[in-house]
Amino acid sequence: MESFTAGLISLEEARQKMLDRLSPLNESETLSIYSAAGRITAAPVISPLNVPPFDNSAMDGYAVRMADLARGEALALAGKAFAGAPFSGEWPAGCCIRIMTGAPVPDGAEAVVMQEQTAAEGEGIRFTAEVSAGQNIRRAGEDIRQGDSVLAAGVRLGAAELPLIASLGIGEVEVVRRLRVAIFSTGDELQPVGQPLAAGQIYDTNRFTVRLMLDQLGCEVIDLGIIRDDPQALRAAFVQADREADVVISSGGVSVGEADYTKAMLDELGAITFWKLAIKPGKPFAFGRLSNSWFCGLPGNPVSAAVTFYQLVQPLLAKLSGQQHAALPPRQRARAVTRLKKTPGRLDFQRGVVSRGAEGELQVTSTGHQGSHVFSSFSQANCFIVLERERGHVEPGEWVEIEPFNVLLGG
Ligand SMILES: Nc1nc2c(c(=O)[nH]1)N[C@H]1C(S)=C(S)[C@@H](COP(=O)(O)OP(=O)(O)OC[C@H]3O[C@@H](n4cnc5c(N)ncnc54)[C@H](O)[C@@H]3O)O[C@H]1N2
Ligand code: MOO
Repeated sequence: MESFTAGLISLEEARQKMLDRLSPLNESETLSIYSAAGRITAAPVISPLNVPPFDNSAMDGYAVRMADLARGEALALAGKAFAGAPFSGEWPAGCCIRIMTGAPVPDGAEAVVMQEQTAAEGEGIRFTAEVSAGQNIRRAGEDIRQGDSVLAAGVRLGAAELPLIASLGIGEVEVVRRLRVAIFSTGDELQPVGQPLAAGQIYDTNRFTVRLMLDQLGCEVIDLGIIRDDPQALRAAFVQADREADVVISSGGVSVGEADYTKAMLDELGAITFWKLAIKPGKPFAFGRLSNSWFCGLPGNPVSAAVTFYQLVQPLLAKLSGQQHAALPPRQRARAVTRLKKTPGRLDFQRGVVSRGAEGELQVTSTGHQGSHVFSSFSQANCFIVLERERGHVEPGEWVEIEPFNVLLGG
């Protein structure tokens, strides 16, 4: 291991140190289900109904009683049942009822025979296949019973959850209040998009990356803009951010250069929990506590800022907002197609393209140059190639771990 990576803490240790310190917000609000996408449930959702609410047909066909089928003769039609218009009338022995999918099953019906297993015979219907009792009947409450908890607290509401709530006739849901997150970029070289660049200047991309990810996570963003490399200005930004937010996220100035003041500010205005991780990119990431808020200092290099937000800040925000399930997709094994350059010492998050190989196995290709300034590597990639801390170069054909991108990175 390189000597200058020896004292760095591991990603797991860093995550654990962060998560151990924080507890979820316990403030909630009630929202219409139409405005609750992306939010986290603050309490279990209890079903007020049985689903389905009544026994109904799974097929277009004929509702029958088993005794009427026993003689093997065609059955006359006693009437019809539609979804929304149940059968009402007499059902004499030796008859069946025409029934459509979703229609309430008439009282006494023991099975529904799908249309394709019947034939017209004179005025009646003949059944051409074996019928078993109960077939094609969807029973009341077989999906959800009245009083069941259909969603636990801590569930992120999306297209799998909100329609479920709607199907129960529930119009409002109790969710955790949005996290307030203050963000700013630091650096004299930074210009906002839309301004011309003078010599030595670059555009501020990190604030935009962080903002987009926070929007997708349903956070309320307090954007303090670009802060110059000046301790006074930086102190003012820290104080305002801490006053207004639950979490403060800066980018840049966390390394050891002469204009890198972020860590000193954290030391002065709060308490540092850790600084410098054995990950690449993202080594100088800093985490700590201010008077009122949690602080995350992202490194200035754009890939480093995105990787540390994704790998460290995202789980922190998930825990604060009470989210129960993991924020990151599980890792999988894939075969490297291309050579991957790697120096032992830090866990490496290279950007890759994962696909299915000829024999069905996952295979992964590097996006090329892995410098922490090469942001285009993200737009080409669909996963991280996660290379263990002690590993050296990877030759084509070797197995590696990949972590598919989640929705924050377009996965
Ligand atoms: N002597 C050492 N130098 C550096 C080390 C080290 O361990 N020893 N670590 C390197 C690593 S790794 C990283 S990552 C960077 C982190 O530096 P800072 O967080 O202090 O960031 P800056 O110096 O302010 O900027 C680094 C780089 O990124 C550009 N940048 C900054 N902010 C933005 C932004 N909002 N949008 C786009 N680009 C940004 C900046 O211009 C620099 O090029 O330190 C290494 N150095
Ligand atoms: O950690 Mo830096 O983020 O390697 O470029």
